[in-house]
Amino acid sequence: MATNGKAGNIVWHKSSVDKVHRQELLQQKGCVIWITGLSGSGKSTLACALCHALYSKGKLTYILDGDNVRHGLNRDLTFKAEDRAENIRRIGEVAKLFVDAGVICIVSVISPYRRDRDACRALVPDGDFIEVFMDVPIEICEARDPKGLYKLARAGKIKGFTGIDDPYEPPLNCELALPPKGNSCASPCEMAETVISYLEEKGYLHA
Ligand SMILES: Nc1ncnc2c1ncn2[C@@H]1O[C@H](COP(=O)(O)OS(=O)(=O)O)[C@@H](OP(=O)(O)O)[C@H]1O
Ligand SMILES: Nc1ncnc2c1ncn2[C@@H]1O[C@H](COP(=O)(O)OP(=O)(O)O)[C@@H](O)[C@H]1O
Repeated sequence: MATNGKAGNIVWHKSSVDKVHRQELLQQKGCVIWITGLSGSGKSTLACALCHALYSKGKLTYILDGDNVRHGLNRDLTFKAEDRAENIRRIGEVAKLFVDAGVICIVSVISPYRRDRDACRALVPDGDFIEVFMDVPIEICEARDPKGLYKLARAGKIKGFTGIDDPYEPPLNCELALPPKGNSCASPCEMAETVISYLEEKGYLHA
């Protein structure tokens, strides 16, 4: 009898319809596109552009966006380090379920700690975790400041804001990094196409 986590006497229940069948049905392979970067780096924008471009190609995606997941599943979590870690752990586990469902799961979360991202990578089969780094300098993110949060953080009205008084650890070995060219970034559509080319090359857009 297997045990798991804190509960004992837990046995995995298999279904006759499995991931291979679902992927065949969807004509794609399940994977996680994990978009990490500072607030304002363009994570959500890329997630939406990618979702739209893949939808146009008949591919099923689902976005797990940090802001949105914090409205529900993770509404009990703050931005202190252990809560950010728990936020990422739960999102990683949900993403794992989407991969098993055969869905292309697009995650757009700051996920500032390397260890937490690597733990999510380890949850899914090799190759299925595609880490995309929005390599945008804080100066650009701060100049954008669409929600006015950098301004509040600089004024000391938000404590522990990523990049200001809380750390961001950039990836060391990500699958894709998207830095700006000079002073401007590629358009969201161009970035989405870069990710889609990667998916094509690795065979994720076919069963
Ligand atoms: N202290 C602090 N630090 C960073 N971000 C903050 C903070 N407080 C609120 N916000 C807003 O929350 C959004 C980030 O949520 P995430 O779940 O992606 O963050 S984390 O991965 O748990 O670090 C983030 O959204 P994005 O701007 O889309 O990244 C912010 O709008
Ligand atoms: N490729 C891009 N080029 C220029 N501006 C962008 C780009 N991507 C996003 N933006 C703008 O930057 C701001 C932050 O984008 P957003 O996707 O909300 O970032 P994040 O989810 O990382 O906080 C928004 O005002 C958005 O319109």
